Amino acid sequence: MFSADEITKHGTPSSCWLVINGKVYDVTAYLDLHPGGAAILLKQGGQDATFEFRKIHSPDILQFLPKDICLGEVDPATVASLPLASASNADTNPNGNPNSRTSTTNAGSGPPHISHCIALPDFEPAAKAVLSPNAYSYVSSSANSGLAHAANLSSWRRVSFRPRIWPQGGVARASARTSILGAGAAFPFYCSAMGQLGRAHDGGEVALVRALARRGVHGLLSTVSTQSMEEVMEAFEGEKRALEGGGDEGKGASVNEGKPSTGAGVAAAEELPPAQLHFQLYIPNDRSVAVDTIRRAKAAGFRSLWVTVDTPTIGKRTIDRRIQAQEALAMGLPVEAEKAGFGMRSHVDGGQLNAALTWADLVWIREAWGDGPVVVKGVQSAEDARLALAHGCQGIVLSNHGGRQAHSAPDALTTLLEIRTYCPEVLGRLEVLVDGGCRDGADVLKALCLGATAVGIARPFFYALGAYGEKGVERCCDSEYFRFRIVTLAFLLFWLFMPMLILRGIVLAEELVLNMKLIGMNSLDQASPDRVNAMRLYNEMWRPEKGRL
Ligand code: HEM
Ligand SMILES: Cc1cc2nc3c(=O)[nH]c(=O)nc-3n(C[C@H](O)[C@H](O)[C@H](O)COP(=O)(O)O)c2cc1C
Repeated sequence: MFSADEITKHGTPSSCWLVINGKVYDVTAYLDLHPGGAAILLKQGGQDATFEFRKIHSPDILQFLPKDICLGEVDPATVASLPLASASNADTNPNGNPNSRTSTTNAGSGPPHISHCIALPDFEPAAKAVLSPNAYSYVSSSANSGLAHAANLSSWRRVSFRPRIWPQGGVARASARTSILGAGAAFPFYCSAMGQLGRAHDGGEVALVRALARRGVHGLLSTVSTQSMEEVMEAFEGEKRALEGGGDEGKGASVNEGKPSTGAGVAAAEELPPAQLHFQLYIPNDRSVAVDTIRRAKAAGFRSLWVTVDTPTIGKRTIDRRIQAQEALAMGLPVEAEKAGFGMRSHVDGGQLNAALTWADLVWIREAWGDGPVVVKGVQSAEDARLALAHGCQGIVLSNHGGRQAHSAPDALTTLLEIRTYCPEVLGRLEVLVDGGCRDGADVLKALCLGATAVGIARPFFYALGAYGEKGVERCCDSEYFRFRIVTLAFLLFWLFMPMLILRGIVLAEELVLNMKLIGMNSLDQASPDRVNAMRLYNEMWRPEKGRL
């Protein structure tokens, strides 16, 4: 056992101890390995770092520390005198408003009023106003000079629609209902995996999934979440039960665009499918750790397992390294600042990311998961799409990890075109999800027309959560979904006779349904390649016959 007096003596690069959850860790040897940089650990040296740690990591991450660095426990008799590393000296926003995003009208230092967010890109400046530079850099950064992220953003602009008029059945009513990996889905978009949501908002992943449940939007939970998968799933299921009127009415009666719902708990006649959560897996070196994680995810009730394959190691996150170096310099640590330039090698050294995987590993991964869909996330070529099919996957995600991994990686739409051209059989037999740079519900339609099942969106949800908490996430998705499920019967009948209004909303859902109508579609079954002109992307697509040029 260690007294507080003893612990406070160890706050320097030559001896750095941290207290996390009542245990004392000697992280001196880990300083150079810590992917978040040495400076952030040194800032908490000799203190209780639990509060800051929880904003960024789940306790699961401690298993990647070398075994001998846990020294023992803090002496409970002295724990009260241990300095608490507070948000004011770590992952903190410069306004002294540490990741506190509950206020929507924070004059001067907060985000603009939520009503300013009309489109997804509006959430980024709102979040920038409240997130710490570290947290903002974590979410906004991409690999190297940012080419892959820029290509993602621009790819959607290079496909245009070919609208048709007066379709059979008209467009007074349009449904965006679909299915994702065998589960019904109210919309063909989902919130993609992001680690460390505790850096966006105190409520972390729990806050995100509650809002997704209320909006009927599927979500993908990251392995490197700040809260445990069980805790997140419990909150998600609890929210769904409340929506159905069976449980805690309080949450179900939350605010929708500033208007309280009736919270009456009456099920709709034509129920939209409830949201589902899927689990994203990074595979560590130790297979038993991976199998344990997979089994936990299965037992917790995640709908499918998505194995991320584009991350054998971490890409070069230039801006993050710059910030870590600045942070170390500001603390008078020039040696640590220089080391920050080398990036996050401990992911591999620490065994958190397995760089030795091959397609053969899918066998034990699928066995550990048992029944249910297995998806490979990060496919970037037609050849690998074909291999995923041959290895028994149920789905693939065409993704370059939001441009955060390989420099100049292909955008998902171009990979989709490659698959359409060189292995079209994949499209009928695998679910093809795409992500990267999609910032408009209308763009979701383009991917569907080209054969995708659904589109993943990541950064805007982090920004929305960061700036406005759950309300921001709801607004990102927004639709009348929530109201549609729990209104009173009389109110419901009113809506049924006003079908044009059923999917009125603000951001993704509105943009999607509105544009379905504008291009002459009343159901997603009508999404087909002749609805879009993708020639600009086709012209630049890789072709094997020209590959030697
Ligand atoms: C001592 C136990 C710790 C371990 C084993 C650990 C491990 C890691 C790992 C593996 C990562 C890579 C990203 C991820 O997988 O989530 C990471 C990133 C990071 N960690 Fe820690 N960490 C520890 C303590 C802390 C503490 C106390 C803080 C500060 C409060 C912190 C702040 C960060 C930050 C800011 C990042 C950068 C994330 C990024 O930009 O991607 N860590 N850490
Ligand atoms: C902050 C952040 C964290 C991410 N964390 C993960 C992760 O833990 N696992 C994963 O498979 N992908 C992760 N991704 C990648 C996203 O799931 C997704 O592929 C990509 O970001 C989509 O592009 P977009 O952000 O432009 O919408 C992350 C992306 C961001 C921006």
